[in-house]
Amino acid sequence: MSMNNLISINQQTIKQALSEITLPWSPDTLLLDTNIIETLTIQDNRVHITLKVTDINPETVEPLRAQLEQKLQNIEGIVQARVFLNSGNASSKRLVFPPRQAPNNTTTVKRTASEEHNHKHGHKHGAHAKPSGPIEALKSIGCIVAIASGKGGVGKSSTAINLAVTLANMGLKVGLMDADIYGPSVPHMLGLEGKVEVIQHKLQPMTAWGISAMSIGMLVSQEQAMIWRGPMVMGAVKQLLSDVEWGELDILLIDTPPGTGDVQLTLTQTVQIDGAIIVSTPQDVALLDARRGISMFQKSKTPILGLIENMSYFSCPCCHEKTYIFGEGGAKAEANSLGFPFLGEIPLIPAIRSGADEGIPIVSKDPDCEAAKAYQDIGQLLLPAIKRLTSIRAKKNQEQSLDY
Ligand SMILES: Nc1ncnc2c1ncn2[C@@H]1O[C@H](COP(=O)(O)OP(=O)(O)OP(=O)(O)O)[C@@H](O)[C@H]1O
Repeated sequence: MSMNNLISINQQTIKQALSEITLPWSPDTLLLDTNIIETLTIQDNRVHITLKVTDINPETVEPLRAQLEQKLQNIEGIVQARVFLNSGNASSKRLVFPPRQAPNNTTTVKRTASEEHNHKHGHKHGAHAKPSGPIEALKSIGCIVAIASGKGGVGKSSTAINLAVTLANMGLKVGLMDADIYGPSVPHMLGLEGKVEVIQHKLQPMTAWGISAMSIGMLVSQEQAMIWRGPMVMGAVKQLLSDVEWGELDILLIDTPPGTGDVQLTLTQTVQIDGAIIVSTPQDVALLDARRGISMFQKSKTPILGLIENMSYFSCPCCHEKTYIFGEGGAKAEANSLGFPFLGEIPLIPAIRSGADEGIPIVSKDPDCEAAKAYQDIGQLLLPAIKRLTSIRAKKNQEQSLDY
């Protein structure tokens, strides 16, 4: 029996330990004299506290959250201490992801000197550090594939969702992680509402249309996420990766924010991304915006599985005639010249947008339509790559566990 089991932790012990903590924004006020602590639960010497932050900026509360966690961890006998923020301002009560900076007992997300230089000077494609070890929560995942784009609004999230549902319809177990911190659209596009369940300190993904999904948008309000700075963004992404109970998946798709920035940097440093799919529009290809997203993955030696051209042509709802408004074949030629596969073109059709607004992916809403067929073809093209990436990842995981 360990020493920890001999010490019984109760509410009194906790309150005693926290009795002198004051509010960082009001140093004369004792925390315990306020009603900021909303819940305090203790189970098998694991302590779980939620702080109510309805009217307070989460960035202001973050130092208090971190201080509490630290204080609790120092109490003899405590096995685990977690402190969450609860915004309580959404229609349903939602847990706010604690936007912690990378904890120092696991893989630390830190810029190397050259990345720091590149970041400060606006060149965000600096050399990438290798992820230092597999994250426990991701061990049962076949492969991880990022969906990326050089700029915003090209239909990256629509593509990620429809591809995820298509692969699930083909019989794969699919997870979709929305890492688009500043514009998480996955919950809305999947019609997901309500509270994320936390079981044994693990966030449970929500399910819709046959896939498991988790998004920063299910955990914090967009206004809150918008004000997060680099380290908080990095902490949030890291926790999306490590605190979610994904269970067994064949593939985890990650919807990344457009461009290149802290999220991409954190992702490539924290986990092994097995492949990337680039989404672009014909104009985006013409303006070479897509190349920015591509070069970042090339720098981190992430295989590019291919390019999907979205809104390639307008498909007339009456006669189905194709009109290539921005010219035909640009993305295919670009993919060829860069040396990776062209995966397919998705038409511009109103039903994709209306389906997204209703929370119904087009591949579920109208599985026989032209766009759904295009997604199905892309899914078929990707199957061999998914199989290949899965065996490469399994091999790497095995080598890494032998190293430990
Ligand atoms: N092929 C399409 N036909 C019609 N509408 C589309 C198509 N693809 C995407 N849209 C619509 O365009 C808008 C932007 O799409 P989406 O949010 O998927 O882009 P994004 O690249 O993820 O954007 P962001 O950079 O803001 O995350 C949405 O309203 C979506 O429904």
